[in-house]
Amino acid sequence: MALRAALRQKCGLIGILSQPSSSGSHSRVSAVLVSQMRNNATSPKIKVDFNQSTGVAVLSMQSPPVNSLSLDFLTELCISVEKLEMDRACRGLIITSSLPKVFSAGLDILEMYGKSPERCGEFWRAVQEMWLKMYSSNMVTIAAINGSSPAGGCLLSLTCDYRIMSDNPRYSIGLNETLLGIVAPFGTDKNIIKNTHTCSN
Ligand SMILES: CCCCC/C=C\C/C=C\C/C=C/C(=O)SCCNC(=O)CCNC(=O)[C@H](O)C(C)(C)COP(=O)(O)OP(=O)(O)OC[C@H]1O[C@@H](n2cnc3c(N)ncnc32)[C@H](O)[C@@H]1OP(=O)(O)O
Repeated sequence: MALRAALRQKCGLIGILSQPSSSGSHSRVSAVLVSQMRNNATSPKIKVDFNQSTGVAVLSMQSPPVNSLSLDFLTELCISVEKLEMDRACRGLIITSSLPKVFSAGLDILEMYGKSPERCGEFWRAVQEMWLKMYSSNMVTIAAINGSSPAGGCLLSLTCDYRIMSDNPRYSIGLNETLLGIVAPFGTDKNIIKNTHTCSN
């Protein structure tokens, strides 16, 4: 029932958020998706287990050492989510990490150093696509945060409807990217205090 109510509530949001973007920002992922489906390729950085009987998919991030969000990783993540969106049987999505100790280390720092302006633009568009796609998903989304989740990792969890974090004092979460001079827009951090629940590890 709770899942259904959350889904209904979310569908209202989607009406607003899924308006076609004038920038065409979703077209890159869609194009990649089409070509990947054609090639029937599988992704090594993301593992998806979909349970037909529950309608819930578990998406495990498995990009060692720290699930950093590189352009490739973000693209694969968006493709995986897009594939699930297209499956009407899939109602719920749990995002977690298959690495020990780390959910996601956030944006891949190597993407922000010594890259061409074109590549930087592509990277930041992919970041934006990721959070827009997650935030406007028609599935009920849950981040099962089973390790540290700084900066962009925290952002990823904030795009989900619910967050549950392992109650382990060694794991940290928060928008610490200001230490690197990257400023998140106002309001990004408000939900983390309200809606992050912890559970025993
Ligand atoms: C709601 C809409 C709002 C829209 C908002 C838009 C934008 C703003 C929001 C977000 C901006 C986000 C910015 C970022 O994410 S910048 C990146 C910030 N991340 C960090 O600073 C994390 C740094 N890493 C750590 O703290 C630790 O590594 C860890 C994750 C806690 C894990 O610790 P552990 O001890 O297990 O591992 P190591 O530290 O030894 O690291 C292993 C290995 O991984 C490399 N590495 C770590 N983090 C990153 C990274 N982010 N990118 C690339 N590589 C990383 C590290 O260098 C080690 O490599 P080595 O070769 O030395 O083995």
